[in-house]
Amino acid sequence: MPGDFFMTADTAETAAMQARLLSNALPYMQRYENKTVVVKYGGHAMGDAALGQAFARDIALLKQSGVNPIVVHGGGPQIGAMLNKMGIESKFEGGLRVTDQKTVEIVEMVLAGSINKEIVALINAEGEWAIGLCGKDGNMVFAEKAKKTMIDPDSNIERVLDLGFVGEPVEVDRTLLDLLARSEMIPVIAPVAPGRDGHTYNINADTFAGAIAGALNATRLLFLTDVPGVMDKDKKVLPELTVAEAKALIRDGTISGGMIPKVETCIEAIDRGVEGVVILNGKTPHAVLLELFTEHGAGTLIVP
Ligand SMILES: Nc1ncnc2c1ncn2[C@@H]1O[C@H](COP(=O)(O)OP(=O)(O)O)[C@@H](O)[C@H]1O
Ligand SMILES: CC(=O)N[C@@H](CCC(=O)OP(=O)(O)O)C(=O)O
Repeated sequence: MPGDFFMTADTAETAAMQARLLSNALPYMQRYENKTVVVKYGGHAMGDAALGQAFARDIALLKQSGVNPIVVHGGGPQIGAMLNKMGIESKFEGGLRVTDQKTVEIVEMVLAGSINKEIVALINAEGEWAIGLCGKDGNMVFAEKAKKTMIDPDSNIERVLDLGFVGEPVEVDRTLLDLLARSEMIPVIAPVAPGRDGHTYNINADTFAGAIAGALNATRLLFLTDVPGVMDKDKKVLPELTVAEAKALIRDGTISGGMIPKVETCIEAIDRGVEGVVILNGKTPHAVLLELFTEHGAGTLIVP
């Protein structure tokens, strides 16, 4: 059976941090009791072993505090490394990986295989029961080929992007996740899903996490990445952004690359009724606990 988080402290420093957190955290823990918190664990936020263990410990503590945590993970850099090993070049358009048949096979292998199982093992090592899934399991998510367009910055003409087997989640069935919420299990989900056309689709992990959070009416959606939040032109973190301000930053190019789908997802998630979306630095140890269980959150909070 799942163990006791507080018995897993392996250093005096960790124990002291736990005691400090606990004394202040109780009101916050109560706020999230029985609430769904979706945590998107980005490939860039996956640092060294100690950081991975701190992340797993946070997820375990959420479950032990009566929260319903759901992990959706990415793995962009790890897919890139595997493609590179196989002599395939990574190509991105608008922050999304151009995905041909061979690439989607590798994407599924890396995301739903090695990374997914690594995260499951880390959480299990904290005494919890994690279960690794992707959109295919339990008919959880169905995707359609992504229909993306881009404004060419030189000509200002809108261009349709053909990204191959890049998908957008169009159906989310919450049956399996509802079942798991009532159990000891913590779902860890890879952003791969089938289409009704029989193909397998590669879905940006941020988009996938937003769809899951929206379907479950999650209380919080946290994006763990490798920067402290959304930054302005002078690289200063913006503690809070309205939807309109975020759209303007995308339009003027301040927000670029992988931050585009992330912020677009935040906006969609808010539209679907997710109460709060935060982009924060997963490289800060215990970022999840610090965000949820302390007075001062971290990163950029996106509000309507
Ligand atoms: N305005 C911005 N503020 C913060 N990060 C930005 C901004 N514009 C682009 N980025 C880039 O977005 C990256 C985060 O997106 P991404 O690489 O997809 O992360 P993840 O793998 O965590 O999903 C940052 O590392 C940064 O280089
Ligand atoms: C369509 C698309 O771009 N899919 C992503 C899926 C992984 C992901 O999103 O990982 P991060 O969260 O670490 O960026 C990719 O192939 O890289």
